[in-house]
Amino acid sequence: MSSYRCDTQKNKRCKGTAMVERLNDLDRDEALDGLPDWDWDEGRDAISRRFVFADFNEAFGFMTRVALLAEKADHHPEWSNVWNRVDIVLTTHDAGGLSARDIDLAEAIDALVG
Ligand SMILES: C[C@H](O)[C@H](O)[C@H]1CNC2=NC(N)=NC(=O)C2=N1
Repeated sequence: MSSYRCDTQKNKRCKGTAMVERLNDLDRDEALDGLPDWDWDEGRDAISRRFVFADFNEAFGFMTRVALLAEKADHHPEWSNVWNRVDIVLTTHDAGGLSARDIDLAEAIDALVG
């Protein structure tokens, strides 16, 4: 698909086609200061966080809310669930590392758990 007119994500035809760049070291460190519950994996240039809930019902409810956020943002987590535990990894495949989209999604996920 040609993307020559796709200079804004506000244009529905262009959803997901806007440029996304990997954060440089300085911007990444600054962003991670605001996400104290997330760990940075240098090898993958990804961030991760483990969430533990009372039971599977709580964990899956959380995953449902994250899925809706992710789909709206067209930015999706790598994750796994074992009963009451949800492990989330965020990185931007299109950029080959951490981008502002990961930071935005991490902040939105943090806001869900309060
Ligand atoms: C076409 C679509 O917009 C892209 O493949 C999106 C979908 N969700 C994504 N999610 C993540 N984590 N990284 C991406 O690069 C990405 N790209």
